[in-house]
Amino acid sequence: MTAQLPSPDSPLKIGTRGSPLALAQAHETRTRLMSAFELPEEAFQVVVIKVTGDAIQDRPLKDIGGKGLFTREIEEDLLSGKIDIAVHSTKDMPTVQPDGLVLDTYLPREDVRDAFISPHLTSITDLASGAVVGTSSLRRRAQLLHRRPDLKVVEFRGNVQTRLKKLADGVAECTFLAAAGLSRLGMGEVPATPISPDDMLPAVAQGAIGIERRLSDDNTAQLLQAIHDAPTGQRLAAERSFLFTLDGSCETPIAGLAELSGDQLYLRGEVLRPDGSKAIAGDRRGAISDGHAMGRDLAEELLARAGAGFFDWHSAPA
Ligand SMILES: NCc1[nH]cc(CCC(=O)O)c1CC(=O)O
Repeated sequence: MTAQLPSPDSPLKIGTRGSPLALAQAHETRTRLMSAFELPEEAFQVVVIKVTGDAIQDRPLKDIGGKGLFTREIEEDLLSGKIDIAVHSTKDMPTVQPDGLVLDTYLPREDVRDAFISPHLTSITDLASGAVVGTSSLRRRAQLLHRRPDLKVVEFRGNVQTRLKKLADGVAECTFLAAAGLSRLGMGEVPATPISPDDMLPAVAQGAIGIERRLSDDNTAQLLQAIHDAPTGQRLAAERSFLFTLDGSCETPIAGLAELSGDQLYLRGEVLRPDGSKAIAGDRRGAISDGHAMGRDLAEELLARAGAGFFDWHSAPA
């Protein structure tokens, strides 16, 4: 069976959020589909969808409902057929998709690392005692406080430009962004130093663009096969299985990274108390084909070591 190709008269509709990063990712997806099938740009239509998460910028994500905030409207349009595929930062996606949808196409993964952003410093170790750092990520916050309990963390939402302005205004000494986001936005001029995963383990699926489609849409599934990157899929299977078993939300500081070497997969994971007072890390090595089981197994180990109440915001009574 050969897939029926989209055309200018019947374009494939690519749904995305309207943020600059989301648009860059949708355009990258279109470019890859164009070259895979030697199709003109007009055979694809990028459809921008407004989502609740982008409309509310002044409150921490955990206070406005977290889960699904950036995806619900897009998934509704996918289910109703207004769009044919949805392009996402996989790191922002829940591990389970709504009935009728699947997320199983991944573009080749970008740099997985977090980057340290500061106009005058290059590393966490440069920060003076008590320095103020800006981040809205609970994972980064917990990881930073675990290493440096002296630091003060302030909420830092908004796009890259807003954050750089806050740094320039002296609101914080530094902030943190995924290196992948910066490179997709072509922001080489931002003063960023990548951080080794040994020092700050990235979020599960960081740097990976994922494409969601309707489960029943076999034609689109065939088209997407042409741009799917199998090694990225293998790494994400292990990482997302780890996240699924942890049953984490964006309120739980969780990090995870799978790397491939030959036919082996090396998975590292970490869970932290939100205040950084405790971190529990572990790893697994095994055959790539066992990635899913390794993710579950590592998560079970960390949960057992963490014990009940580990993720609670407030520490136990003294
Ligand atoms: N949570 C926001 C988000 N979602 C994806 C990326 C970056 C791109 C990626 O990791 O794929 C970012 C920004 C950031 O963490 O700095």
